[in-house]
Amino acid sequence: MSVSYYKMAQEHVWKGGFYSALCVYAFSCAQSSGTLLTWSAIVGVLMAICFFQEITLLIQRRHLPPGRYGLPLMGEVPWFVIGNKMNFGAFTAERKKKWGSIFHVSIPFTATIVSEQDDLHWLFQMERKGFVEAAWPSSVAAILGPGAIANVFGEQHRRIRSFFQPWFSPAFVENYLVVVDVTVQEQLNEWSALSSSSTLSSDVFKLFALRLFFAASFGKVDEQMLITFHDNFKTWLGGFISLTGTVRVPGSPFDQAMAARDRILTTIDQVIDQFEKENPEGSDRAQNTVIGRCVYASGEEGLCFDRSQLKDILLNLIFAGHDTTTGAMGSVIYHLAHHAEARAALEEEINNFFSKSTSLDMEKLKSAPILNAIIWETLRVDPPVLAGPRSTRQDLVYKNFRFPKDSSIFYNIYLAATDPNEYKYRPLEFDFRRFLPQDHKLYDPTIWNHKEARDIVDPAQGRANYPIFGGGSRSCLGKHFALLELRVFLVRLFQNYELSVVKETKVWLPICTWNVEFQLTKKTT
Ligand code: HEM
Repeated sequence: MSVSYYKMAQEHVWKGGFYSALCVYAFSCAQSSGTLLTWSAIVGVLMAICFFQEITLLIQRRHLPPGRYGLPLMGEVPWFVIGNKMNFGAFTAERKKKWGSIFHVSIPFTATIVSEQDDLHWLFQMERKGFVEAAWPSSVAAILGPGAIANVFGEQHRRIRSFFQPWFSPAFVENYLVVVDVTVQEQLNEWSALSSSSTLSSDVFKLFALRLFFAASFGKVDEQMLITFHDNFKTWLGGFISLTGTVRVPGSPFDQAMAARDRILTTIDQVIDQFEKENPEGSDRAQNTVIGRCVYASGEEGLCFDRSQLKDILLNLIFAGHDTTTGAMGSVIYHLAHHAEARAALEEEINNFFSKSTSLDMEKLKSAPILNAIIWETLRVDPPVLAGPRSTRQDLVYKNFRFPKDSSIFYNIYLAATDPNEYKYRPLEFDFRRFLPQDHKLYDPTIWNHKEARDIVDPAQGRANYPIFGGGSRSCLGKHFALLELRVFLVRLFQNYELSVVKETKVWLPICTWNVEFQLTKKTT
């Protein structure tokens, strides 16, 4: 019997004992008072049922992952919302400490969390073999839509991925460098002008990330359309946390998200119509942009998107392509505002590596050690996506736990990326030096030369000990594009501007980030 199973049994026995005590009390009341007899008998019967259910649950749960079910209907929501203030990291870390690396949570749907490198590795392997599949909670699946990449499976999913892969491959992403650089420089200039009269909030990153995504993958940016997307995607994202499931209670976040989805699809429809009108098949933008490739996909790779699937795919791409990078920008700004030594080292490296007046070099961006270590470390301590959802397609057994068919499993990115077995030195703290090359002058072998702590973890490999961009057959399509955006953003920001952060708030869900209020001032030299 594993220790965690023993703890789970203890909980049931404790609860059973509590119910029994209430039963005894109810029956003693019944004996001593004639008027209370009926009520006491009812309470006694109810307690007996609870006790029986608890014992049945205990028997049924033999070999299932441990954890608590919490209250009827609400599960552990009160603990999560009130006790942990929606802090997903602390909530799951507490449970991991109690139950071990595999445990279930009920917030309010019940899912098993797997949280260590070998668990994630196992899950990704099972996915490759087709034994588990992606499965978002039904409310998220509904707002994404049936045609979204996240909601298609098997052969169709594989085809869609290989259709898009070339446009986001490391080699191809280099083609986006110039447009990203120009967009970043214009944006920073605009922000610094606005900053002279008021502070800016993280909200500006959302519009910025949308602009970057459209400039690179659609080849054109329509400002009015961007604002429409910005406003509607904000409401849409609110539907990720739905306490009413897929029930459209008027005014609930899910109801509002579904309404925002309709508006987003209408705008996407207009974007497609406009694109087709301006760019006939065979034209330059039809052949050389992501949208062109989607619109004229017919027949390629056995794919032929009808309009409704095309809209769901574009909605999925626009969401994935901007909300995560929005989160990463807020977090990196926060960490650099709070770690003066990291910021000074970054500024020095930028001055030595990159010229203000010439265009940026992709190889230098990829190899600048401090720049990259800061990005990797920000994403490690504040992973924008906290967990990835899966469901078993057949009964599975792992580490002596049973996962019946259709079990919901979430791989916990945050716990895996802060696991003290992998990151021995201050795993919860931001310290970019852990990802520096060993011959770097800021690399201190007396701290970082734990074999386990550094030699094994190479963020660029994207293994299960650094699952920030997911893993298995659903690993992030836009990873290299996202890294490009963050690298250019930081270089141009610290080359030309002074940054001051005046306020910050941590946000855990649906995207993990720091909401910051900040000011930018143009450097004089
Ligand atoms: C810092 C930025 C980003 C982070 C941390 C991130 C993270 C992730 C993660 C963890 C997954 C896996 C989800 C799962 O296991 O189900 C994922 C999938 C995905 N990402 Fe990203 N992402 C980022 C940026 C982007 C960008 C910029 C794009 C598009 C241009 C993008 C497109 C996608 C797509 C399409 C998928 C779904 C793949 C599939 O279902 O097959 N991501 N991302």
